Amino acid sequence: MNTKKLAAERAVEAIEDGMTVGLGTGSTAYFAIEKLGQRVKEGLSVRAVATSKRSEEQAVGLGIPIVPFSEVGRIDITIDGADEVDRHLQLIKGGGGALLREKIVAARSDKMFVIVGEDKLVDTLGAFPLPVEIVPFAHEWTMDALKALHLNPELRLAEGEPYITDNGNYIADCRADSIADPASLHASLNAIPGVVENGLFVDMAHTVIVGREDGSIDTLAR
Ligand SMILES: O=C[C@H](O)[C@H](O)[C@H](O)COP(=O)(O)O
Repeated sequence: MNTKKLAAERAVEAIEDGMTVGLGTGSTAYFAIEKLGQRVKEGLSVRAVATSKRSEEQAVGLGIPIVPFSEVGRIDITIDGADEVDRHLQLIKGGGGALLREKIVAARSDKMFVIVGEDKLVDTLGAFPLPVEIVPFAHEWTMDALKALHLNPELRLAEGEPYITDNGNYIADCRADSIADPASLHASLNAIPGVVENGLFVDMAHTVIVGREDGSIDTLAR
């Protein structure tokens, strides 16, 4: 069962004519963009902003109108994946490196719909390494500051070189094991000079749509 596709296609049912839509990034958001493209071909009228270059390219290829950020007041619904979701609908995101743009878009959205397969549900966040976007300048010092928080940061690499985000930054993947207080860790991380943003999405998800192996779909809402 493709649990990602199941959740993604259910989320797209919430998109209505005339809406402004935020397009997430990743293998689950991919299915949502495909489905939205299909609905646009069938006559749905929407405009969209994207959280990554690859999602924008996918949307453009499907004929989904992408509009400049300057023309968008509020986004009605953003649909995006996640790497972990806890029972309070707090999230870890950024496994695909898009966390900064995703957070900017989510913050501007009336509703953030998170789409996941059931394997992403956890009791406590932290088994998935927490991505932290850092500036390249003096990144060794930023890594030291992350180590001081006992986060065991590892610089993300791509073909042996630092992975570069769409924003020209690096990613430090941090192993916290168990994040008891996501809001507190979020504040500590973003207080470090050199940290641009981190992958904890605290109180941002409005609805989480979960695709299950048995073909059922659960909707969790705050
Ligand atoms: O940077 C990537 C995003 O936060 C993704 O939404 C997240 O990593 C989940 O990706 P996927 O749907 O591929 O598991």
